[in-house]
Amino acid sequence: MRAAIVGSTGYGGVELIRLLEAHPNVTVTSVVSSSSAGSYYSETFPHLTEIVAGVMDDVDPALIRGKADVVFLATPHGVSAQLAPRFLEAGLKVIDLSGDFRLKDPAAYEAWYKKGAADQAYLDRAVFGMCELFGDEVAGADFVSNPGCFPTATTLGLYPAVKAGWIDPNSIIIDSKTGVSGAGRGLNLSSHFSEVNENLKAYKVNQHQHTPEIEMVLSRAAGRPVTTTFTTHLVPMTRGIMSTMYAAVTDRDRTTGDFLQLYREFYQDRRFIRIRQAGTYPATKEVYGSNYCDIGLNVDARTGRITIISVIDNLVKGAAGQAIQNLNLMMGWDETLGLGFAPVYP
Ligand SMILES: NC(=O)C1=CN([C@@H]2O[C@H](COP(=O)(O)OP(=O)(O)OC[C@H]3O[C@@H](n4cnc5c(N)ncnc54)[C@H](OP(=O)(O)O)[C@@H]3O)[C@@H](O)[C@H]2O)C=CC1
Ligand SMILES: CC(=O)N[C@@H](CCC(=O)OP(=O)(O)O)C(=O)O
Repeated sequence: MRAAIVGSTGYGGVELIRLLEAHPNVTVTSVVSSSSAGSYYSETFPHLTEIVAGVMDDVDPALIRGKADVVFLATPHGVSAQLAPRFLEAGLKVIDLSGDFRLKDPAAYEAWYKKGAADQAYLDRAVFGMCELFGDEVAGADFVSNPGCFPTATTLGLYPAVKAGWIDPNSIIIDSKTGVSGAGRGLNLSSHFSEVNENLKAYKVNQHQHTPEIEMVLSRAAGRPVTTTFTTHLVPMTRGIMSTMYAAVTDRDRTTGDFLQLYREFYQDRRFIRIRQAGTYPATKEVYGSNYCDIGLNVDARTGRITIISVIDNLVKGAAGQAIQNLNLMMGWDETLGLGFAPVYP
């Protein structure tokens, strides 16, 4: 299959190119740039010298349709809303990494993203591709909206317990930390070295655009509307997300062992979800550069609350890796194709 990457000079785009190099069924035939068309990709990314040859293409759906069958949009919010319909109408399959097609209610999108929403017909057409939860819906789709990085770590960590009714969904508090690459490659004040180094900072408190996406998934698990408190923190590392989640257990007789068994059964045969042994908790470095989501948990009988810890690499399971997993599901291939590599450690 031939693939094009739009937004190829960004972090999500360059990670897609790295991962697709190892995919047995996909060849990247077009790297696309709105700002550097005509120049060599390896000039922007010298680490890909002799790996990605050739110059970048302009954002031209008709030209790209001649070179590719699927396009990944690793473009900012607002840009994808404009580009996805053009690529779909040109006859390409589209996998969008932005938040533009995840929420199906345009009013909710506009309230949280502070931008105009995409056309309702395309919002309805885009399948929300949270692979381990709703992967069945992705099979055969031509347009997939890839989930956000925080919603991936967070909802994979909460879904089995909410679905089973073992925690009170409206008691959930989510405390998330992210590395700086989550903010993209563009320069901005809050992500430059001296602002981030030796610093720990909460941001977008009660205003983060991933809140409604997390609530959308949890509401589906609970079968009723769920609201949650979600706080993000920037930490001085490049990659990685850790979501630490707290909730009230509904039956105080249920133990850590009971929850671990529930999670193991829920995710059995799901290669990219690893449930830790009792008493051990995942660290971001243990999934670095990989498509894994690792989950550990503990029930505190004293308080009747559970603590759930979930980690991912924001650029792999939180972006490019899950996007490729979605392509595998769209095409009816084994979902692990091209993604079976171990984390980089240390
Ligand atoms: N970084 C992360 O961890 C994650 C990112 N995402 C989402 O993925 C998307 C990409 O993120 P990321 O790679 O970090 O962002 P970057 O800022 O690193 O890259 C975005 C790229 O989009 C391209 N672009 C900008 N404007 C336009 C335009 N008008 N038309 C076409 N291309 C444009 C630019 O490339 P050029 O100038 O070459 O066209 C730019 O390099 C975003 O929507 C982001 O929210 C999702 C999950 C995790
Ligand atoms: C550090 C940092 O700023 N991270 C970004 C991650 C969001 C992102 O990447 O956007 P998506 O909605 O497409 O997932 C943020 O918190 O907004």
